[in-house]
Amino acid sequence: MTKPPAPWNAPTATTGVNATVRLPGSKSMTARALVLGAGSVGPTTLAAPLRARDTELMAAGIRAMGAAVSTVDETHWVVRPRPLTGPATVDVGLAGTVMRFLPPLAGLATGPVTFDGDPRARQRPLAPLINALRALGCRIEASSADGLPLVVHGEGRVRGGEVVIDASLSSQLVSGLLLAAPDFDEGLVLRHEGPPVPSAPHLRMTVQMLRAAGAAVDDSTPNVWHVGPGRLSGRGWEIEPDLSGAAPFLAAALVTGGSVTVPGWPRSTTQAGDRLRDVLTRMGGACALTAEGLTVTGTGTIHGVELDLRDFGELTPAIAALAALADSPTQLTGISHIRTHETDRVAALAHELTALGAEVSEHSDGLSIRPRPLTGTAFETYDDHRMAHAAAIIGLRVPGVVLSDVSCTSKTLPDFPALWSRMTRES
Ligand SMILES: O=C(O)C1=C[C@@H](OP(=O)(O)O)[C@@H](O)[C@H](O)C1
Ligand SMILES: C=C(OP(=O)(O)O)C(=O)O
Repeated sequence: MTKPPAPWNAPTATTGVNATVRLPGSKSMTARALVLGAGSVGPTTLAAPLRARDTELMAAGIRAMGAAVSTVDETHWVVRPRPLTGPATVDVGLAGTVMRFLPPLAGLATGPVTFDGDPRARQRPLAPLINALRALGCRIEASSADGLPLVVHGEGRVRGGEVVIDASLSSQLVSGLLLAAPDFDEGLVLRHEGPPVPSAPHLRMTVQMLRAAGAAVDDSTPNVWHVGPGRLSGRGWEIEPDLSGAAPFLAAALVTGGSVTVPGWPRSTTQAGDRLRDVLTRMGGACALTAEGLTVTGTGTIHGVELDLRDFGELTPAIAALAALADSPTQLTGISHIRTHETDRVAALAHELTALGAEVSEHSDGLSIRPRPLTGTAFETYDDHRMAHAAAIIGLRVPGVVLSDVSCTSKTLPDFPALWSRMTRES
């Protein structure tokens, strides 16, 4: 599904925003709950799931392989597992979660399952996962580049056992294998060898949700995950609000010297977005976690920071946008892997922030951002929801920021433009 581009004039805030923004469920938790549900005995329910392009594609993918997934009720999805079968076709769109979490599940199906997605999805790393699945006993036909499109010829079972992977380009390569591993005959001993695996909180989420569904997981040795074979049980999941999706809204409090509350912010979570509390405090905001949720209050003055973002790379575009509006320079490191996200985010941010007037140096694994007076101009969003968020953040203070396309935000938030405009109008 390719939508025509929807250019969008980012609204400017004339006063401090003062808003409560209720966000839908976590993309990462919704994706995992769907995949675990398809591999469990008995039904699984998801309360307050995320209904957005990535999670709709995940639901459609496991449905195509035979599971019954009801998404009719917005607030309550139900997965009823059935034997997984091909032939089936899965559209991964541009979702890293779908392209890395479903091929291992397809290995357990009987029959061929074909995977393909948006043009950019064909460029996102998949070879380490394909090679690991082959070593574990799956037959996979892939294009010469060992990425999408590919066909997994499932034989109803996967031997499993020990395998080594280089997951330095994406934690999802590990998560995908772990989520299907309880159904492998011998379970899985997965060892990472290579530069550090990014996104540690996402791996903790995978392990925590697997255990909650009944899996025996040992992650006590760094870079080694052991999943015992055994049946998982369907269960109810309360999906937390998407804390990474909260980034642009909370950033708005800092940019405008206002106050934004996100209700339902969990006291304890594995979501990477929880790191926002520390980051936004260091950048000049005040964060209060109360029974009402998380409230971030800004003064309108933003401070530059030095941050290693390896564990929470998906927050980079919002943080870089704030950095361009700060009163001192920022150094962001640890993010070479985000060059393989929806777009090369390091290059894209360097290009777009420079076009607005910031002084930006691009490094292999990060960005140096020296704030300068900015002037509104066209902002390319590169089909990347979080690039669109970055543009919207800057547009609050800089008139004339025009996004090339805002429809890409539907990847993780169906009505971003409406929520954003309402936030600026509420003030
Ligand atoms: O497992 C997940 O749900 C995710 C893991 C991370 O991927 P990478 O490790 O590829 O950055 C993150 O950036 C992505 O948005 C979601
Ligand atoms: C990197 C991201 O997504 P994906 O799950 O497609 O990797 C993201 O949402 O920032």
